[in-house]
Amino acid sequence: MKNYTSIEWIDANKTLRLLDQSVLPAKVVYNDYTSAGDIATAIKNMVVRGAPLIGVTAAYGLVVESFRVKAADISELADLIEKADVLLRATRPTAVNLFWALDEMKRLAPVSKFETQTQYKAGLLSAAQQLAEQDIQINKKIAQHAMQLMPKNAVTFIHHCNTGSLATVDYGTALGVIRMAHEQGLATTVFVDETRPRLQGAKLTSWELKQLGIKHYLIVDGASSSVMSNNKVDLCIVGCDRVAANGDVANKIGTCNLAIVAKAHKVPFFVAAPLSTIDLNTLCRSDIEIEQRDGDEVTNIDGAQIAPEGVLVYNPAFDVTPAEYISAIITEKGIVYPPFQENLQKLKEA
Ligand SMILES: CSC[C@H]1O[C@H](OP(=O)(O)O)[C@H](O)[C@@H]1O
Repeated sequence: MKNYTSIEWIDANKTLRLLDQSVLPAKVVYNDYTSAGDIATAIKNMVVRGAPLIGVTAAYGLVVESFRVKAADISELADLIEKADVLLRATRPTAVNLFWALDEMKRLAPVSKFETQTQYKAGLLSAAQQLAEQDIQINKKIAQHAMQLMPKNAVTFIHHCNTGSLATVDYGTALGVIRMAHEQGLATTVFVDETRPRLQGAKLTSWELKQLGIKHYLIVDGASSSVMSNNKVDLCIVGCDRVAANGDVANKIGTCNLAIVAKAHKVPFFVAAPLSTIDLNTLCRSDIEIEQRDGDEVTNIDGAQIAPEGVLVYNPAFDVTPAEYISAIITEKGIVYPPFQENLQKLKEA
């Protein structure tokens, strides 16, 4: 049974409680945050991670900051919130949800709507709470639409990285699809890519699936072709951090490898994507900034060095899967099939 929450607003203390994902599954630790700066550090260090979740977390970062600072008037408070906005935007470049959520906070709670600091703070809180609740409903709609893609009685997935309640406010995107298949009675099996180097699959997805009681096998990322050769895999499903206007998809490093292998084995490859992750201003893969992370993520596992001292490391945190390898993109408004350029435009305008 799922008994954890990735994010929670503690109104009594005007603090944000976050589950520390960097110590799972060994320890379940919740930390309370009182400043945008500490929340920015938590996002950058992947204490909290997952495209939709970092967006909502950043939104709450503005809220905790508004209650922390001491401003002479609403204008000074607005300036301090703007500084927090800039700080939060600088944490991670690839997931468009981070920028979308902070833009939504400006749209939903512009300082011009309020006369007093108290009203502005309440407006920011209400906006963040709205984004959080919306995220859960969006995830369930994605999963509902995905059910039409499922085989009748049993389904076997390959999944990459983590896209569950630990990557969202709750329910998950791709993992929400898997969860709903299980909840609707399909015999559900998941091959879980461990997802080097941060091991979100091994540490987080396996933990979530165990809580949900869903049968799964942990595999190394390089095993996906062997799994597809020797098992009936019905579909691959992943989340995303940014979908370009032409359907190219940025997601955790290794996703493109899986998509290419899936195509070679004629296994359908689906992307679960909230509309907030689809960015029509990003035209194609070359427009997506890929986050480069520290080499020690590759040379060390939980502090144990596994590579020679001083080895050169190339550690992009994401890759971009060209649209040609994607069977369909599942959104809360429905399933988008190729041609993605045309059909994503129609969906966003609908
Ligand atoms: C719900 S999709 C989450 C998305 O974010 C992950 O990246 P990270 O763990 O670095 O935040 C991964 O790309 C997932 O697919």
